[in-house]
Amino acid sequence: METVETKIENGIGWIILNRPDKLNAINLKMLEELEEVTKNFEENNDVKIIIFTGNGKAFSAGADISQFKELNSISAWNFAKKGRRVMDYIESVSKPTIAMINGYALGGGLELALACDFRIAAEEASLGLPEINLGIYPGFGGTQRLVRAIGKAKAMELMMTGDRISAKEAERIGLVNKVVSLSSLKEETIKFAGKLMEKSPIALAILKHIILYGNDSPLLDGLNMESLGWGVAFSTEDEKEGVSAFLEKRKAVFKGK
Ligand SMILES: CCCCC/C=C/C(=O)SCCNC(=O)CCNC(=O)[C@H](O)C(C)(C)COP(=O)(O)OP(=O)(O)OC[C@H]1O[C@@H](n2cnc3c(N)ncnc32)[C@H](O)[C@@H]1OP(=O)(O)O
Repeated sequence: METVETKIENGIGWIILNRPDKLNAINLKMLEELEEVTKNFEENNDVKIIIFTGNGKAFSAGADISQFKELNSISAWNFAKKGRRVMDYIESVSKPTIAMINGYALGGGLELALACDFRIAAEEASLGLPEINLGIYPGFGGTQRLVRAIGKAKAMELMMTGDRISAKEAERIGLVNKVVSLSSLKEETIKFAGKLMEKSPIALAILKHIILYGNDSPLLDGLNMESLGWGVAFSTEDEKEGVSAFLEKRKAVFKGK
């Protein structure tokens, strides 16, 4: 891989954006590699949780602006469609995903974080969607995901002013789940991942699907998906283990079966 680093440690699949000299700006190559490594991790049974982060002082400062020079309407449209497809795929991965935001999360970088299930940020991080300052606007799904994440008023403010906000402000408006010091960011993110790892991966996958797709469906469809998925959970060994463990007053050990 040219633009991302990966490693698997204790059930965590790490995807580390690796263009630190360009603040991990996302070029076409990085988009392709992100898709490939995420697919590999989704299919790898040793990976229970996927964490995205960046090398150096940024999570990612956004799409690579230097590539914009060559774009016309059609190639820009194709670039946006490709980026959107990758972000949609990352959002739909059946395993929990966390964006560990170690610094700047701007433009397409914040859009990548928005495609993850959880966002944990360092106090020093700075977040925003400054595309409007370039005469464009978010194109990796941010116009839709930000509104759903924090509501229309704040989302419009962030996208239409291009202002950057601190991690604390991002936590206040519900854009990030947790803010910690940079020195404890990795430890705290691993601790959070550990909580998820104790749960049934099948129940988490069904639940994630229902939350994501139910949320964008009419209420009745979402409620139907919930009941159907609830029934499916009862076909798993994990459900038997969870209920038995409670009744036997012990901690459940889920096997993902
Ligand atoms: C077609 C699909 C589009 C999808 C939709 C997404 C669009 C976008 O994401 S547009 C990009 C949005 N992001 C930005 O506008 C942020 C741009 N960067 C900055 O404003 C600053 O770099 C900074 C405030 C984040 C940090 O400033 P500073 O600490 O002074 O660092 P430098 O500016 O010197 O940056 C170091 C190095 O990195 C290069 N770089 C930074 N961001 C990008 C980027 N988004 N694309 C390409 N390159 C970037 C910067 O040019 C420097 O490189 P060198 O000059 O070669 O050292």
